[in-house]
Amino acid sequence: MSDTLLSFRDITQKFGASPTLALRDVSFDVPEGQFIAVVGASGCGKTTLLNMAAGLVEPTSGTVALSGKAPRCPNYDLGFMFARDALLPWRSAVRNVQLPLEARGLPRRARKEMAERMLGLVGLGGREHQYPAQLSQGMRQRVALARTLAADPRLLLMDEPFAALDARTRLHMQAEFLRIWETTEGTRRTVFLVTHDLQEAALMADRVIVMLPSPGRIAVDLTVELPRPRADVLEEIIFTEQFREIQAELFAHLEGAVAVSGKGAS
Ligand SMILES: Nc1ncnc2c1ncn2[C@@H]1O[C@H](COP(=O)(O)OP(=O)(O)OP(=O)(O)O)[C@@H](O)[C@H]1O
Repeated sequence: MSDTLLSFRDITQKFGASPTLALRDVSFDVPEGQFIAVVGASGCGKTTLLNMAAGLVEPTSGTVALSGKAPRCPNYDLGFMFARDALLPWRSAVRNVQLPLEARGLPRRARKEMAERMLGLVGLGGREHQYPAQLSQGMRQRVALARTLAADPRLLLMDEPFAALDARTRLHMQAEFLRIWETTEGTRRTVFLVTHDLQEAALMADRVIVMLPSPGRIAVDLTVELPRPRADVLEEIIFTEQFREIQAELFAHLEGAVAVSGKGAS
């Protein structure tokens, strides 16, 4: 297996004066090039882990390491994608995609060419000069995806990136993302996906961690044994016996999470 890119060691996270134990004794390593998904009930600490990887939250105890060092912010090795597209409304699609390339100081012509190429890859060729308000939610999310991928980050942090889309568009976007990610030349970029959607986690990731809440901790860490590339067969995979079994196993742990938190609350 490749080298570890991101590592969480014995992480405990407390928030507030009468502390919420957001995470307790969480440890896992993410090898370079792996697509890892973290799923779990609301409040189990998924976003806190993501924020730690971005250097936005320092753990109360334990260590987080990115390429062997404490993550810092800002870090141009990181890319982000969230449920809301966060495009700048006053910039056209192509100029939104150029944003991270400007931050890196890429020359104007190279920026424009790269941005146009990425928009083509996400199926938005011909819409380069439209503004976010002229695009549908799904198209705006494609622009955000093009912008994230144009920066070619070493680690891609995704927090519910497709949650605001309808089921059909979501599946299209998942396939589109995988089509680009799976065909990356050389080592694939490392992806850390946080999602509530169990199907999304199992369909897209190499590995799924299910977390339990109160306190946030790992219930199961499962390797998804589905072959790649998957991009063109997502709709078929969903109906296979193998996929149903993977989902059932993950769901059993999520159910455990609900039972545990329900018990604690009563
Ligand atoms: N800055 C903060 N201050 C106080 N409490 C916080 C802070 N950030 C997170 N928490 C608490 O820590 C716990 C974990 O939050 P986190 O957002 O990581 O969970 P999550 O699994 O991502 O939830 P969701 O799926 O609902 O987004 C929650 O109880 C939350 O209220």
